[in-house]
Amino acid sequence: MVGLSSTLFLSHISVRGNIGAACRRLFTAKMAGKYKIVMVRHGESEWNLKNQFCGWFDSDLSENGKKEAEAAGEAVKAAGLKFDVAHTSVLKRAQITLNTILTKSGQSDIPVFKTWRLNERHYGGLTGLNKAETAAKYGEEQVKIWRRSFDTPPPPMEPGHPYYDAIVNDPRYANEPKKDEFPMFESLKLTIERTLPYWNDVIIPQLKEGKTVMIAAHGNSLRGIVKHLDNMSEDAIMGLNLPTGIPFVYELDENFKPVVSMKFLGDEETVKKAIEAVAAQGKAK
Ligand SMILES: O=C(O)[C@@H](CO)OP(=O)(O)O
Repeated sequence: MVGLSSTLFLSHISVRGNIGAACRRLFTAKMAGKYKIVMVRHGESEWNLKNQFCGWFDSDLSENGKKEAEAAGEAVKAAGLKFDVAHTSVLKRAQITLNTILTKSGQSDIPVFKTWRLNERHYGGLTGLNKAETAAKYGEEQVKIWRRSFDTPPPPMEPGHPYYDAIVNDPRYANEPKKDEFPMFESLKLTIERTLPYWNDVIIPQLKEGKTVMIAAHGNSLRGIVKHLDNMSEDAIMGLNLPTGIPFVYELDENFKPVVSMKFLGDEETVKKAIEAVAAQGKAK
């Protein structure tokens, strides 16, 4: 497990480019957090492998993604992490990752909550398009804005889009989200607006009860939570890419401010390479 050593301190600077936050982490690392939460982005999906915008499409894990989920479970076990409760989205790539982690680490009997509020950000009209081909067509800069900007949304998913019916009429959404809050596209800002109420109303009360919480979700729903916890600027969040299948730990003080922030259960070089690979998915080739 990567510890909060001076080497990780350096990796935080290079990976996240947030020197102030990294200093705060270094100086507060010795304080034990009052609350502990572990998060993981699902293992690589079949659509990650094909480099397609996925969003609310319910892609399976790839063979590599299943292995990543198993390795994540081993890492959780090796770190001796025990959870009282877990949360995931209604999408199977996150649910299978969570089940694999809980089974591998011998804690498959804990309560699991599933919510659309932890779903991946809805990629609108981009859903199903190849990211490299989209970059070749619209330019890498535009694709970076669509993928990583705070408040520029992708184009909407119109009726007639190849995945419109599969998503809008999916029975898992029969009760929620309500018709008027069912997204046809989401920026990161909009994603945070539907994820944060769940964080505040469901997860924080469980932490207050003394529960250790696990969340298995998605690149952008987790970027929203991380932005909130680390109080990252709109610029800083543009530079944050989350690797698939590598759990990370937060410890929070009594005010829910991080005293340990994004401590990955993986060696530094592997984490760095995995993060760079995600960033590179938006290159034209
Ligand atoms: O396609 C998606 O839904 C997401 C995550 O896989 O991709 P990106 O990293 O481009 O936001």
